[in-house]
Amino acid sequence: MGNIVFDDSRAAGFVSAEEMDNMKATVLCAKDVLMNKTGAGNDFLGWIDLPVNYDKKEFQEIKAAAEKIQIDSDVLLVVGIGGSYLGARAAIEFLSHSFYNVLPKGKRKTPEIYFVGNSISSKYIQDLKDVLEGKDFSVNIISKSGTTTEPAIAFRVFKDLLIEKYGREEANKRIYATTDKAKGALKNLADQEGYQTFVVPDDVGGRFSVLTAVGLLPIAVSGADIDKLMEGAAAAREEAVNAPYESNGALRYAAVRNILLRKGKTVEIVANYEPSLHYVSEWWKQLFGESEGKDQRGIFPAAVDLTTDLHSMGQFIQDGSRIMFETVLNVEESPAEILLKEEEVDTDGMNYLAGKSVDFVNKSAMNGTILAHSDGDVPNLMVNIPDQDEFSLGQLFYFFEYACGVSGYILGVNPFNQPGVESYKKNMFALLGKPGFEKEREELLKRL
Ligand SMILES: O=P(O)(O)OC[C@H]1O[C@H](O)[C@H](O)[C@@H](O)[C@@H]1O
Repeated sequence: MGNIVFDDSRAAGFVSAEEMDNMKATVLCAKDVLMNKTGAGNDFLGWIDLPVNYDKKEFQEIKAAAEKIQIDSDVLLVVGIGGSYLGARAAIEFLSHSFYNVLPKGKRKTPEIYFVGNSISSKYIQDLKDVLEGKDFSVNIISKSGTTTEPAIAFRVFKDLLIEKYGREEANKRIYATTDKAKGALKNLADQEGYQTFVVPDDVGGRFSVLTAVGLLPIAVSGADIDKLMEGAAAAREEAVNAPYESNGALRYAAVRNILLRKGKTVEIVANYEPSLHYVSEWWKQLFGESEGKDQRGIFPAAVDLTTDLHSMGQFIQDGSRIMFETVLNVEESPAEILLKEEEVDTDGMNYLAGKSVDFVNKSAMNGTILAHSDGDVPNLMVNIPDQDEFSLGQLFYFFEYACGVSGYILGVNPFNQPGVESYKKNMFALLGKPGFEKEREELLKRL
């Protein structure tokens, strides 16, 4: 089990060793603010110690619930949005078979897993109902507030479907609610109906909650090893909290991205070369976007899947406005080896690759791209991920969370709130005619 390694050496042409040294005092100060809990948003720092100080009893209950779902369900529906969605999806897609849900029975021993409540699409909901026909299913509704529109709507639909199929009593045994420990609409409903509940701790915000029941229950249902995930996170915590600046990946990442921002690099593109990292990038986008994008500041977090997007976005990255830097997620050891064969007639001109592995081609594309983008004035950072497994992913989650907390404090914002997301909700509630929004509704209708 190796450690993930942050490598800023390829950005040397853009950020000098001296600049990194000069940033040290600022970074250590931001780290102190985080660790001493003296900064803005300091009531949301429960994630810092989670990997070494989590509720062991609940952890066992998560495993037991996951086993029950594995036994009595062909399908698990995971209902949630934002931080109550992306971590679980990121982990399941990174750790599972690329075609997990459509593997024939026998090849996959755990339930199909579908995510819903992350949009307001009628078609998506309808199509998912079709998938459930004739299948036993359970629902994990995840919402810290318990009042978010998207998951609440989807939950209504699938709760009804469960009741229709199993009757109320059995349906209630197939609903698992992950929410606030004491308050909120979902907690009240869960208590009333007797759903098994899991806790989103008060001091852990949604986008930092993947290592709580929010992420752990769905991840455990997929068959992934949640102990290893926590162990990985604990290893990353050890480095982040204790390693000196010079060899502390999370601190150096926080430093270098703030230096680059001050040089006008206002966009960070996370680039992966494995499709199964797509949702890790989506999770990362929420983590940094909601944490840093406020007070008219921040780096815009973007993501590309490569080599796919080299054939679409590649042109812009190489040659468009020079506003970006790139952070490459590099899975060092592919879990699969496919060797290319020689063909009798070399029609496509690929025979020169005979005997080479597909991963060698992928890595060559990656290394070539890093050099090309650097030559095109796009500073490149790298996160090397030794294996595509739970231990590495736990490290990766924690590495980014810690770097995000430090980076947000360097930027001078509160990294742990998200006041901006309320504006669209207010308008949507007014247009929907929600009681209490009458005045706003009148104003808005005039503008439409
Ligand atoms: O878990 P919930 O309360 O349903 O919230 C789900 C998500 O929606 C909100 O609008 C926030 O922007 C996110 O930070 C949050 O993760």
